[in-house]
Order: sequence, then C-alpha cells, then structure tokens
Amino acid sequence: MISEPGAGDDPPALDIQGVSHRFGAIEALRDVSFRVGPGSFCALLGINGAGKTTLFSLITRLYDSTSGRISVDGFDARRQPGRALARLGVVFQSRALDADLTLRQNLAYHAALHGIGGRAARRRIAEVLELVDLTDKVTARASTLSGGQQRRAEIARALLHRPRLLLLDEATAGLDLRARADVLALTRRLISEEGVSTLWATHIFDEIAPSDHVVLLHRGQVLADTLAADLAGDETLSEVFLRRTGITAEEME
Ligand SMILES: Nc1ncnc2c1ncn2[C@@H]1O[C@H](COP(=O)(O)OP(=O)(O)OP(=O)(O)O)[C@@H](O)[C@H]1O
Repeated sequence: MISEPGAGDDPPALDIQGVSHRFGAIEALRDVSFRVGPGSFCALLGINGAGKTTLFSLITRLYDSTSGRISVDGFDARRQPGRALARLGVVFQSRALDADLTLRQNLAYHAALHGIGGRAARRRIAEVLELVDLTDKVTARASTLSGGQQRRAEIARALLHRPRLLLLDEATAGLDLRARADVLALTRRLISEEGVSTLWATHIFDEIAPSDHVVLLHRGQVLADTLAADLAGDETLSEVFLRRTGITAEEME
C-alpha cells in the first residue's frame, strides 16, 4: 500500500509539486509532482536521461529549481534548506568513501560534518555499522572493501544523522547480482528498523516489488505514479514501461 501523505500525523517524507528544470534549451524536468509517504519505499523508475539525477540534485539543493516546490519531512527546501537537508541522507551514483581512510574514519568525518562528535558519534557509528552488517570492517580501509560492502558503508554514512528520507541514485550500479540483492534487501529493512523513507532511483525492473510505490519518469515527465502491481496489471512492468514510453526493447539496452 502506498502510504498516503496526510493519512496520519506525519508529513510526507518528500513532497514534490510542479517542479521543472532546464539546462539551457534542454528541458530536463517538466511539471514533476509526486509524494513519498512516511516510512515507505518509492521506486523512481526511468532510463538514462529521464531526469532522475537532475531531480536528486534539486532535492539536495545542488541546483535550484526553475519552478515548483520541494519539501522534505514538511520543510520547504528553498525557504528552510538547513532543516530540509538535515532530514535527508543521500547515496549518489558515484563512489563517495575516502579510499585511504578506515571505515570508522570515513564515518567519523561525516558525523562531524553533521555536528555529531565524541561519544555520540562513536555510539551512532556502531549502530549504523550494525544496521548494514559491517561491524567487523570498522578498522578496514575503504579501498579493501568489496563493491557491495562499500555501498552498504555509504548507506551507513547516509544514516548517521538519522534522516527521514534516503535518496539512492542507482545504488546497485556496478554490483554483482548477489551484492545488488543485499543492498536492496538492506534498504527495505531500514524502512522498518529505522523508519526512514526511501526514494530509490533505478532502471532495473527486477528491483521493484508489486507492493512498491512506483513513479515512472520519462523525458522529464511523470507518466505514472501508483502501485507497481496496479501499473503492471496483466502485463509485466517492462511491457507496460515500453508501451507507456513508446521506446523499444533495443533502446532500453
Ligand atoms: N549539467 C547538465 N547540463 C546540460 N544538460 C544536462 C545536465 N545534466 C543533465 N542534463 C540533461 O538533462 C536530461 C536529464 O538528465 P539526468 O542526468 O537527470 O537523467 P538520469 O535519469 O539521471 O540519467 P542517468 O542515469 O544517465 O544520469 C538529459 O537530457 C541530460 O542530457
């Protein structure tokens, strides 16, 4: 079930209303609106160039949107950026750990950026490492971790300041099947254990469960915003994706 914002007392983890963005003549996003309910998993489904990374850059305030409104956990990203960003944890497509530092050093550095130090930092680092099942790697250099372990460490890092919303941009890119499944399962588990909502950007249909909320983004526009099972109906998700977007299976490659 999609957790409908407004159904309980909590505001939506993410509320995007009428957001557009241009890069010169390129319209990367056009009038994008959707919500991610509190404590829910939302798949942002789109192929390369759909606008997923642009949307993430707007949510994280890397860019300012041309128009529209973005709120994180009820805080307007433009008018209250500090409060909105404090509620956000991000795992970008590119690797973000310092390869020469140990896992503990990487996390301690990031905790300090969020104003968490001393004993509180040590306690929280131990908690997040346990959440991602990397407790035994705390003194390992980041460069010695496998791709999947690094991704889990990045998720731990994103969780340090107890965000209400996690943004993951193609988090399984470059991982083998086993590691992909681990990262996805971990992210789903965090929703129940940490109560953190997730916006999971992907182009991989297999990562989406029938009960997931899915937002289909194509050429900067939202073509669907519903339960994956309702979107698919009697078809597979990939069939309905190709039909709705009008692209061919070859173009998906
Ligand atoms: N800095 C930029 N300058 C100009 N055009 C850009 C810039 N960033 C993105 N675009 C264009 O905006 C559109 C959306 O790109 P975006 O990177 O957001 O898509 P995406 O869904 O994240 O794809 P990918 O997974 O390949 O990053 C594309 O047409 C892209 O070429």
